[in-house]
Amino acid sequence: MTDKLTKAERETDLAPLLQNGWSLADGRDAIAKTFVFKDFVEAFGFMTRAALHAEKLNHHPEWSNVYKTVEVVLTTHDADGLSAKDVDLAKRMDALA
Ligand SMILES: C[C@H](O)[C@H](O)[C@H]1CNC2=NC(N)=NC(=O)C2=N1
Repeated sequence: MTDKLTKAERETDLAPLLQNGWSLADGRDAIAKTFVFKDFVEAFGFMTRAALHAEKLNHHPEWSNVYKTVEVVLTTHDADGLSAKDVDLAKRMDALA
């Protein structure tokens, strides 16, 4: 079972993400971010690279793509909320974008 972020971890680990375009998702213990790219090819390339990280982590985003926009929601289903895996994947996505 994956552990949810502790209160202290939320303050230390989520804060930098929330300052970098991530936001708490409405009504869910999740974080969300909209990535906008130059075009569809750039957006899909991001998704392809991010998918490889998700597989490596065995931790997968809830995401959708319309043309050059990718909307991402991260939460840990096994924990029914945010865990360190979400923080890790969010950081990796920001590094890829
Ligand atoms: C069986 C498999 O390891 C689990 O279902 C993994 C797959 N990817 C996952 N991704 C996310 N976001 N949350 C999970 O709890 C999760 N669990």
